Amino acid sequence: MKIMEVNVRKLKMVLKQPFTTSFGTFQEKEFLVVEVKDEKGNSGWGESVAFHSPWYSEETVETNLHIIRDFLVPIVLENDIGHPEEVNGLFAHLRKNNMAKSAVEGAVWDLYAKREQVTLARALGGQLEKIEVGISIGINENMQELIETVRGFVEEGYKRIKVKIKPGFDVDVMRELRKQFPDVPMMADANSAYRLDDTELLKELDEFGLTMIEQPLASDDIIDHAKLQSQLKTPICLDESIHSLEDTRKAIELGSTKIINIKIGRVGGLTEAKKIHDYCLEKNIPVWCGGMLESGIGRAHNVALTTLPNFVLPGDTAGSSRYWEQDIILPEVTVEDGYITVPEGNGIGYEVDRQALERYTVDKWHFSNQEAPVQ
Ligand SMILES: O=C(O)CCC(=O)C1=CC=C[C@@H](O)[C@@H]1C(=O)O
Ligand SMILES: [Mg+2]
Repeated sequence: MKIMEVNVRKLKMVLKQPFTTSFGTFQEKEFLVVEVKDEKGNSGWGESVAFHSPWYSEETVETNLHIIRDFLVPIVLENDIGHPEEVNGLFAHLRKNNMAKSAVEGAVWDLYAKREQVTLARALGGQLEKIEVGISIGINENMQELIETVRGFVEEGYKRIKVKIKPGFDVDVMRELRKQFPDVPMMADANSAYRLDDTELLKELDEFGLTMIEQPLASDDIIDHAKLQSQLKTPICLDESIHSLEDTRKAIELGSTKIINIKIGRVGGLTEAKKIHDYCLEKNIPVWCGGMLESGIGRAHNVALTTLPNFVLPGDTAGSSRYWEQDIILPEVTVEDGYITVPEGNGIGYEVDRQALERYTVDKWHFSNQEAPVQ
């Protein structure tokens, strides 16, 4: 597969409602979209999940732009790629920068699937024709509003409710939610807001039968998570601590986690995500697909990955309308009674709405074989 062109676009899309985590509140999302084109004019699409600021990880839109433009684009333009699984190896000498790598590698996977005339799901080895999904709700300190928000999503059929917690907004909130919704599968995402000293407090969450507590401790830790897990009945799920198959192996061996939230961008792309999935299947560790407030392109990649057999827990891939007045794909991702039907079209299976794409584009860069910057 010879990639003839790479187009990188910076988009800005306003979120339908602000998204609050223990780090802060977002009203709009700035992110990069990568398009790779072959000699036949096929386009493969990828999306970077890096945010404008380094609050989730050290990567940002601007660091991604630098790495993609100055390192990754020349590599994909200069190499004849037989299979997208080779891209990881081509990028291996470049340290970290997983979200930048994932945006380009994902576009190559989409292009490959289109050339092979298969869905991205099939190209990854997925079998499911529809996937179960949950919903992630940002922090809302108004308890009545939070209850109504949860009720709305439960009535829409979402298969699991994820609530964000932080010190001072945890046990009482989960007690009230469990009282209101005694049978709904529910989990708490702490985004590293706690310390090992909070063990006794976190043990109080055990009474609520949560499916998991996500990333309670430091974003680069697996040692203290192992100590905490030995004290908790509720399974710990790691998100920010896991960047690779190696991190996964070590965390499982240490007993730091019983569930893994796989985010394609965080682990460097679909190939590594698949390796983590396969390893967790072998070790009986269930996985689910996390979200990063993606547009429809990133959402489509999440849907395809979630068709793999060990994605046995509902992920955070909600419908487009949860986030966007108008998404950049046609049709938009929709959720019916907690399920997303896997698209049957080749590659990501959704068309990119080029008018909407251009409307949200605030900057763009074009690269082709003739113009690839010389290293
Ligand atoms: O995309 C979604 O709907 C889920 C987003 C979400 O829950 C998160 C995105 C990024 C960081 C966190 O706030 C949280 C997570 O950790 O999964
Ligand atoms: Mg998380």
